[in-house]
Amino acid sequence: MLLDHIKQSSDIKKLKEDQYPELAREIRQFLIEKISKTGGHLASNLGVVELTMALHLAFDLPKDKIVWDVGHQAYTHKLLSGRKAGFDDLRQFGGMSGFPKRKESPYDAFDTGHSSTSISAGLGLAQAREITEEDYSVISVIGDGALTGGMAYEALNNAAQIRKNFIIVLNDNEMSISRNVGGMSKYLSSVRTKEGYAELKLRVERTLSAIPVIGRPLACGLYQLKNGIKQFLVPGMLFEDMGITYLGPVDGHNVQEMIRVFKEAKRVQHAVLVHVITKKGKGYKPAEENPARFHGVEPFDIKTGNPLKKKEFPSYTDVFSEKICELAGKNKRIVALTAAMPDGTGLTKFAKEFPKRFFDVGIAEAHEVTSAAGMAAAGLKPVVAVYSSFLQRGYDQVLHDVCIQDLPVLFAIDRAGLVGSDGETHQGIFDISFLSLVPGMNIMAPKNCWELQDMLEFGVNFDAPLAIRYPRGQAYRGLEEFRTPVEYGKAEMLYEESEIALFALGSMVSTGEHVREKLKEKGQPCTLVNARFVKPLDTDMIDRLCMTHKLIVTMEENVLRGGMGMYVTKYIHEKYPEICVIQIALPDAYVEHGNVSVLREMLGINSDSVIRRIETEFLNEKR
Ligand SMILES: Cc1ncc(C[n+]2csc(CCOP(=O)(O)OP(=O)(O)O)c2C)c(N)n1
Ligand SMILES: CC(=O)[C@@H](O)[C@H](O)COP(=O)(O)O
Ligand SMILES: [Mg+2]
Repeated sequence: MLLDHIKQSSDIKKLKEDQYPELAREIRQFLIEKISKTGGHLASNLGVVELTMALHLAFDLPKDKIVWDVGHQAYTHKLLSGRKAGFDDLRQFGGMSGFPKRKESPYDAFDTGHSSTSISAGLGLAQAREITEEDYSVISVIGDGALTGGMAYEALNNAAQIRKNFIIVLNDNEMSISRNVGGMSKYLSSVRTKEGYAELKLRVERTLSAIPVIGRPLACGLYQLKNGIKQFLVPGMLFEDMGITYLGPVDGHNVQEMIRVFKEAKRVQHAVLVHVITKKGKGYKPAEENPARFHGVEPFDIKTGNPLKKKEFPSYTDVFSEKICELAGKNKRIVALTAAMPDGTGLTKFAKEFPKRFFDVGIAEAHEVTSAAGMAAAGLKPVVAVYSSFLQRGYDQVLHDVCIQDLPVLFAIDRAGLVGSDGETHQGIFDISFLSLVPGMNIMAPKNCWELQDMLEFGVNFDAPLAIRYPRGQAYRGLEEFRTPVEYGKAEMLYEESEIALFALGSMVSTGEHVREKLKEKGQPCTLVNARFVKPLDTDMIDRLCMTHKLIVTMEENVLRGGMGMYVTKYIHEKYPEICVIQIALPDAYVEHGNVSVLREMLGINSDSVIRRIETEFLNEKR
């Protein structure tokens, strides 16, 4: 195996050119085998095998710095930089991350996870290089999907000013997670069909230079005339007009051709964009045929491409998907927006049933929120379906565009809580904190699948900003017998006892149920309340609990700071100083990748951890 001999980036340079196809084949086989066991981002990685090889061949890593946009496509980069063994525990707790991590390797120049940051970060590295007087190349690799994000345009605008080499590689596979959308995507497809300017220029220059005496001056003259000529010949004129040299389109599966263009790109003394065309999922038929499904996969059978585990019950996303369609069937004012995640957020069905009321805005959460605000201002009922961690991108828009105007936008916040194997960048553990301090925002979380349906029904009829947060994965199907109507600002009493009360939110209600059962087995009864609302808090319910209990335990899957527990504790401490409060929440830290149940245990929010704290901080004290 050629791959076995690659322990560091420079090792690939020892191969002969005719060995490149064999190495690419081995890498693909390796990735398919490993990801079929661990899960991970397969299709994007299969698409960039040759591109990554060409980068490692053309540049001097880790001295030169590559910034991978999103970072989900950096597996070949990890392989070529000595991290082959890490693929056995890819994205498992304590194992190798699925994204670039500076802490993991000197070959990872910048951490990513969220989209469209690579040009900004790369430009930062390039500008720092001038000040620190170092000598390295900076290469930002951005996908066509990531190029729909606002930050990328801010960075391109800024990059046009740099007077030193800065290379942007645009990896264009016509796909975001789903098919890419929007004007830039349309523009790129028109560019894709043209002959590469680099090729054309080289060919014309070579031909002219071969003519004795007049050839060279003619070639130079042509160079000076190039702007005029380019208007007709050059694809990528949009970038050229901005002041960014465009090279391409280049076949992203031809290593030698890419190396040649990268060498040319290195000579440009300002920003240069190399447009590389790749095929998402290349080399594995099921992924080529269905790149969206193989974008991020659970373990699967290599032969068929089918998942190893059958889905038993619907996820919260599925519940949202069905219910929002049912509601939209009854109310024509309901519109739905996604920032390039129709599958992930469950809006694919909505898009099919109500194509005119569905908006995929590209990877542009900030714009998603403000355009929803515009729709609300015009009398519609927009539903912004978004992952918790990606809503961080639209924070000012939530405050400035939605809440100040008190516009009735409904935020359906998926992946709220721990998400697992994507790690730090994707854990949805901050939304309660950042949303709760925005005046006018209302926040709810359902305890089970039926309550999500009821909350959505409540939400589409609610005339102010409202966020409903729910976690990744299977929707809880317990506590079916508790289905009291959703009332604004009101919690739901599930089991009423005395002394100890659990005040739990969303996913933590089922944990509370287990805590209650286990305490009961130990002879300690306890009350369980489904908080339902974080904002406004049901202070009547808290007053009621404080009358008859000595300990209130708040439970949520959000960081402690700014979370529900903090508001409840403040209320209780001011009004009932004699009542003990234990706050079960996540620490003031970033949570790494790993299986969710492992993380919950490690972070002290699973039922055993809650019981331990109740025993040590209350029951033992009492005894
Ligand atoms: C801010 C943000 N929103 C959404 C996502 C989810 N996401 C991850 S990859 C991706 C598609 C990226 O497409 P592209 O850059 O073209 O890369 P490809 O997968 O095609 O290689 C999306 C939407 C994200 N990571 N960050
Ligand atoms: C890289 C990225 O941001 C997405 O692909 C993300 O990993 C999707 O997560 P889900 O698997 O939870 O949809
Ligand atoms: Mg793409």
